[in-house]
Amino acid sequence: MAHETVHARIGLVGLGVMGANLALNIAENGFPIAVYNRTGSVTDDFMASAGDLAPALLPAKTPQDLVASLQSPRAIIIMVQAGGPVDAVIETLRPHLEEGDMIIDAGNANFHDTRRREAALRETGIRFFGMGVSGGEEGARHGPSIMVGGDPAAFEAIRDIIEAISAKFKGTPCATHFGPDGAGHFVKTVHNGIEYADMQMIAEVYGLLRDGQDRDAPGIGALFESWDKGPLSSYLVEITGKVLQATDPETGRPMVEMIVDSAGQKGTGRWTAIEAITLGQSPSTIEAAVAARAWSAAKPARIDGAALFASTDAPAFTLSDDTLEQALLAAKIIAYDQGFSLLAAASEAFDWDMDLADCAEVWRAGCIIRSTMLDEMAAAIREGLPHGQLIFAPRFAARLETATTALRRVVAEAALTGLPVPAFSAALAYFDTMRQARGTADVIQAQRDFFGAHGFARTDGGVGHHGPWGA
Ligand SMILES: NC(=O)C1=CN([C@@H]2O[C@H](COP(=O)(O)OP(=O)(O)OC[C@H]3O[C@@H](n4cnc5c(N)ncnc54)[C@H](OP(=O)(O)O)[C@@H]3O)[C@@H](O)[C@H]2O)C=CC1
Ligand SMILES: O=C(CO)[C@H](O)[C@H](O)COP(=O)(O)O
Repeated sequence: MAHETVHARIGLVGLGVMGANLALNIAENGFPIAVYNRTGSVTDDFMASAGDLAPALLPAKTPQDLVASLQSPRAIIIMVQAGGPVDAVIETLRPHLEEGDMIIDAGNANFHDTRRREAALRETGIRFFGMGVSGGEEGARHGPSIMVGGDPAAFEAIRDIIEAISAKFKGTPCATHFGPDGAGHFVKTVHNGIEYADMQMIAEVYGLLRDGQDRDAPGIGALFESWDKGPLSSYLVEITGKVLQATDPETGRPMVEMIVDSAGQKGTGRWTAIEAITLGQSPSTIEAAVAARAWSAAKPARIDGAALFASTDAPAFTLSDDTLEQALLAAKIIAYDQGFSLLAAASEAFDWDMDLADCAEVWRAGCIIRSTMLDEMAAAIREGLPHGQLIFAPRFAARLETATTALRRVVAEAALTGLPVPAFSAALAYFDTMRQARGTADVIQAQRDFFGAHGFARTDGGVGHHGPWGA
């Protein structure tokens, strides 16, 4: 049934996992919301399960009905898969919208698409927002972290809704406007890149304990549970504790042992790495995590490799749990350092004038990478980062001095044991590079000049010099 006479404050298209929960969150916060889903039966099922919130939800049968249900200026959230589906939904809505109306893409879009859509819709007078939402199903329902990009003045029209539905950190909404066009989606993309790195590092600890010390999943899970009470306290450490202690109801074995070890990826980690390289950055921990997911997919090759290159004399992994905890702490700080550096580079390249402390703060609650460390990271950024890098911030540099000793021991022993730790190794290599006043790029410059006459700067002054290679 259409709702031409009832006007909802906001609309939402896409009642999948995230959209359905976001709609319920919006309704629960007192904002009547019109909802539409391409497959009508999904809307019917959604309404049937909405319970007490049903009166605040206006189901629409068509995009036109949805638009007609909204008060003006209209604001419509799109929560569908990234890419073509977003463009398809925009096309179904556009003919029914007027100048001043707003479309808010709340999915995980590539920020280049967001910039393109924002520019195209601006021509028609429609304000387009790219809004990153993090927190999974639970977050969408009860308070996600929200990263917004788009026209700041237009954002004021929906700010009350966005802040109301967001997670709160000590009463402060985890919902921030980061800049125009793709800024919000870029912050969400880097959030996911850090998420990839953090997940990979946690998985590496699991692998060292499982394969290097023959420990069972529930025992490792209990260790993560205990770490969640210390400096590593974070959502990902918390859920890893739970995941590893879960039992498969069908076999009675640890659930994780019944899961094929090939990781999926929808693109945000890869986008982070690609964009970083384009911007002259290299967040090696994130790159390593993306690579590790890709390698994990090569299951048949790994099975053959295990037989072909079987270790016969690999020593055991002997390091203590405390050493591993410190190593994870060090690697995690380094991953954030790389993420923040990337955000700073993008902000400069795209004129977003982004406040990095705002990024740390918006991630303090609701999102997948929330952790107790983020509040301190925000404080460190506000104090000013030497060279723009978190690892040089006094409160983190002191911690890294001891924690990287543990990281070094873990990487070294993992290598001798033959156990892969790509993200840990990447973190350590980056750290060691950043504490080397004289690096080895002098020889690279010499090689470039030798084969391509590219020139080099001399240590005693001047640029554009050439070496005596032909002599
Ligand atoms: N799941 C998560 O933890 C998180 C997901 N995200 C992002 O949120 C977005 C939605 O994810 P999620 O809710 O998990 O996805 P789901 O697969 O649960 O739902 C997808 C929704 O998109 C709709 N849809 C797909 N293609 C089209 C199309 N061409 N035209 C119209 N509607 C379409 C589907 O409609 P239909 O029922 O008709 O198929 C459905 O409502 C994605 O961008 C995702 O990356 C962001 C944060 C966390
Ligand atoms: O955005 C998210 C969490 O923040 C989504 O869960 C996303 O799907 C995670 O990425 P991937 O599917 O590539 O692991």
